[in-house]
Amino acid sequence: MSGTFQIRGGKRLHGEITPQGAKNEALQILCAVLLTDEEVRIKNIPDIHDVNRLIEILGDFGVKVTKNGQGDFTFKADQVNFDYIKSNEFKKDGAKLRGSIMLMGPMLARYGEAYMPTPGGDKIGRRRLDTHFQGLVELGAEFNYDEDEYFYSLKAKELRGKFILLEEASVTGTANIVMAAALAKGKTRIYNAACEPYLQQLCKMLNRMGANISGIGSNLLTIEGVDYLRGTEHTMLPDMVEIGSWIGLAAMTKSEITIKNVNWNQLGVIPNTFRKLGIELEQSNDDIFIPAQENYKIQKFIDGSILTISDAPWPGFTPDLLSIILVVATQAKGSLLVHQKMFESRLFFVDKLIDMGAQIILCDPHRATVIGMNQETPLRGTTMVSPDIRAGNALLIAALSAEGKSIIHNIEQIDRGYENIDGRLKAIGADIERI
Ligand SMILES: CC(=O)N[C@H]1[C@@H](OP(=O)(O)OP(=O)(O)OC[C@H]2O[C@@H](n3ccc(=O)[nH]c3=O)[C@H](O)[C@@H]2O)O[C@H](CO)[C@@H](O)[C@@H]1O
Ligand SMILES: C=C(OP(=O)(O)O)C(=O)O
Repeated sequence: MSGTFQIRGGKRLHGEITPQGAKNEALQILCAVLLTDEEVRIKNIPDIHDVNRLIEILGDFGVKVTKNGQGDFTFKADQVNFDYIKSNEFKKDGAKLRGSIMLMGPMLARYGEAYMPTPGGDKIGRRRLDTHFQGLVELGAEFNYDEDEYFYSLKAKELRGKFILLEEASVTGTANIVMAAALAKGKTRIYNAACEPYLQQLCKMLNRMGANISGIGSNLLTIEGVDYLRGTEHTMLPDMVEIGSWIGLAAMTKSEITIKNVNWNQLGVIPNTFRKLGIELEQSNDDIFIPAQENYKIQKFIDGSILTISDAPWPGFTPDLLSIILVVATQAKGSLLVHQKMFESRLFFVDKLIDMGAQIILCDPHRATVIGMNQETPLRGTTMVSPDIRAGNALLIAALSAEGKSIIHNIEQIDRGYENIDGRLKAIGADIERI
């Protein structure tokens, strides 16, 4: 366990927040630098653990990494070192995050071989990789899994485009296959492709590098393979999960917060999903203004039944914000069913909220019913351990709204995804210390 936050809750916050660059976009984009021997300059890279680890892996793999300024790096993969990729060191490094799996597609396409330990990331239920490997095998790769070492390898003399129907619209799986197909011979079509904004960003960047990808934003991508990709520049979108977290924080703590430059057009159903909880938020140019609200009332379905908020592949509601929705509902007026369809172990953190006084019934590992307390009885501060990145942030929001002192251990989980979270919270008036 590493790192602890001490929080004295119950304070109203006030001010402006600028969201960090998107974690899950950064992980895709950083892997794509392997696709060219020319320089790729990337801006608005968030300074968070997962991303920094991936940058270190690229450096250890031999990619030249130059820091131009805060969040601004240039990468040049003109020489790489496969000794590292086959080493025990990489078996440890690659296993520390989920995003490292997306090194496989580019490695395979560019060098004809790819290796990867079972990746890490959140422990939120089974996280299979079948879609990734099915796609890469269909393009012509030979697949091997060393069960003793938990080590995957792929080899291909040549990748050949074809029609691929994905079993599920996996985000990182689609990214992997798109990157491999960009340098394959001939035409690849990927149906049931994930189409979230970060994947769109990846495809647009690949096109700027000389790839030929159409159907961007839809679930049918067509990729005409090319022989060579060149360097480019790319800027990350703001992190939509972080934006949702700030909305939730504002509501729970009755605070007035403005979230700057959110790229509203890329937020999909996120703003309206928070509005369904009764949270007022206004679009002002490209900012979101959340006024201080004494309380907020959960809507019902048109037939009067209890509202359900569930996750779905984009353009559905992202599973990464359901923990935030859940915590915010604990202080709303009314009831909500939270249905986490994608991950099967992501709701267990509700026990901590129950300890804090929240009214929640965990129906099964996928569903929790929340009976909101209408800000009449505040949560009570307590000591807790952050189980995963988003639950960790949900507990942080709970602690900031709670009466009294809270201690959150294992904040390494929060630091994986949120840049300087304590510094930014302090700047808007929160009482939080890293101890
Ligand atoms: C590094 C990264 O980018 N991580 C994100 C990425 O993970 P990742 O790419 O690992 O997630 P996947 O999209 O592969 O799938 C997530 C889960 O949903 C299930 N599934 C997926 C698609 C589908 O149509 N049906 C279905 O049931 C999968 O079996 C899996 O359990 O996308 C997830 C889903 O948005 C996010 O939670 C993660 O934050
Ligand atoms: C599940 C997440 O991350 P990862 O896929 O990196 O574990 C997340 O960002 O919420």
